[in-house]
Amino acid sequence: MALPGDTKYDCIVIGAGIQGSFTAYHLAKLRKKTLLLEQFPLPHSRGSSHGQTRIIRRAYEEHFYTHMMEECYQLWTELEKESGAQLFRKTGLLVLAKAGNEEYEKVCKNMLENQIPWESLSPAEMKLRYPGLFLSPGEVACCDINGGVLFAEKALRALQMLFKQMGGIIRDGEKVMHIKPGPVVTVTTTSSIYQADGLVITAGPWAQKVLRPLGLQLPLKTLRINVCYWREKIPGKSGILQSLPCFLGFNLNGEEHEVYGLPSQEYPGLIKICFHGGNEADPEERDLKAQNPNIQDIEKLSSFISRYIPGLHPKPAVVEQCMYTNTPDTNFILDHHPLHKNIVIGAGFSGHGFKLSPVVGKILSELCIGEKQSYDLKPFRISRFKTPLKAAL
Ligand SMILES: Cc1cc2nc3c(=O)[nH]c(=O)nc-3n(C[C@H](O)[C@H](O)[C@H](O)COP(=O)(O)OP(=O)(O)OC[C@H]3O[C@@H](n4cnc5c(N)ncnc54)[C@H](O)[C@@H]3O)c2cc1C
Ligand SMILES: O=C(O)[C@@H]1CCCC=N1
Repeated sequence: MALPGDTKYDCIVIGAGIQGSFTAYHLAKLRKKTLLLEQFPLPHSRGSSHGQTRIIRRAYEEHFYTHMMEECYQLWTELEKESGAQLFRKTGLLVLAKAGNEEYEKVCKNMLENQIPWESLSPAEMKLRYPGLFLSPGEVACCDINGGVLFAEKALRALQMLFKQMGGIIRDGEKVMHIKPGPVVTVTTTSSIYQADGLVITAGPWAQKVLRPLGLQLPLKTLRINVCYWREKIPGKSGILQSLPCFLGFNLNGEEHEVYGLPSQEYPGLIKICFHGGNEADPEERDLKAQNPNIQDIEKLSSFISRYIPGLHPKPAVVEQCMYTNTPDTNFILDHHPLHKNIVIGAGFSGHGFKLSPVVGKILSELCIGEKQSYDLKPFRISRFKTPLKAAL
């Protein structure tokens, strides 16, 4: 095992998911000597950033996310140029809801106020554009015109490649076992010891496990998400495979949780439609069957599909797993450790962090090197929770 002091970095980032990889990329751009540590050999599918696709949209209830998305779109385009890879496909993002739904109204108001290109769609327009998708009377639809799909796996690969090209070091298959805070932080992994002036922790669903020994107990819940792919009953018949863009459904079919979908990409002939929620699970035990699950997500999805997209077979053809790490208000945590200012935390991305990762990485890199913040971080501070510090401290 290497001894402390063998290699000293400006910054160490723990976790090579999309948030850690974007943070490391920004730090390397700022010419900081940066080490990115990952517990699994890369690429892996045990966290939250794997898979081919994610939704990108400006259609948010909160102004601050819509505002952050302006720079995110620019940075995604920059990453496409630097890597030479196509990372975005514009499909539009349909938002579907019961008329009068509060979230839907807020999303429309936000897009209107921020001059986001969007349109409200009448039942007749919906029928014409999206045959195979059946809304009921009293249900409404609008479209965030520049919404679409991000190619997630390709984005991760591009970032990590560019990070290395800029002199960044990635050590994968090395789990962080211990962090010793101080003016210089010492990080011990399963095979080495490293030191740095600043540390960023972006450990996804493992955040609690990494932060607890540092005396920090954040109100995070880790959820197992079933990622479901659906086949047409009669191939080519419904037209849904050719026409359906990304969509987000609020409060449809009597559901409090959202249902969302993306066009066919991962598996030819299959469409990804998922429930924006899941049952609590430890990331280490994700593959065990949930005991007494609270949410019957797949049954709810089957019922949604039978009612709204009846051209699809109501049983999923493929089911995969992914993890959400939710905060109580579903806003992210982007902050310093309350006691150790050179330790920075990015956590609680609550199932909607991928599209925002270019700006999240920028914010975390600024926090790590003590640069002036580009964004108001009030919605993301740890102090919004009541008891973040363990009594032991
Ligand atoms: C099914 C699903 C659909 C989603 N859809 C969307 C969407 O459409 N649009 C959108 O914007 N967002 C979406 N999201 C959310 C988005 O994917 C996540 O917010 C994002 O991937 C979180 O990234 P992360 O880097 O925080 O976590 P992760 O990707 O989990 O990365 C954390 C990394 O830290 C590593 N790590 C943990 N502990 C240690 C340790 N001790 N030592 C070393 N390494 C460690 C882990 O192995 C992991 O690689 C979705 C998420 C899921 C699960
Ligand atoms: O973040 C997003 O856009 C998506 C849609 C809703 C569920 C999860 N992520």
